[in-house]
Amino acid sequence: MTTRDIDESVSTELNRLRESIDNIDAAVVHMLAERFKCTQQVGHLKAAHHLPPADPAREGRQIERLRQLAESAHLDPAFAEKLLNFIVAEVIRHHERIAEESATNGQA
Ligand SMILES: O=C(O)C(=O)C[C@]1(C(=O)O)C=C[C@@H](O)C=C1
Repeated sequence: MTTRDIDESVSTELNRLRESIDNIDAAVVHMLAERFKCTQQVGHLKAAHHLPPADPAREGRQIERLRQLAESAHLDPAFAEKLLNFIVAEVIRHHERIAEESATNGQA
């Protein structure tokens, strides 16, 4: 096997792995888009009923559950918690904007 053959087999393997990574990234984006569709509806429901954008008790339960799922999937639980917090912070910003718009326009 020449150096060029080794390089080719490495780049073939790298490309194969990157195709899977691209598929997984696409799935993550689609799943996040679906999650945000749900949370937008929650935002409108909360605004219509004057409920606060954030629910720390619910977040506590979600974090506990995700940490356990992460552990059984051999994923760092601290990473799973940070990821959820990052997503939820964005959702809360959306909820706040919906509540502001609803207060201004009188609709949720
Ligand atoms: O379940 C809710 O009450 C939501 O608003 C959704 C959500 C989430 O993104 O999962 C966002 C904000 C809350 O603090 C808790 C959870």
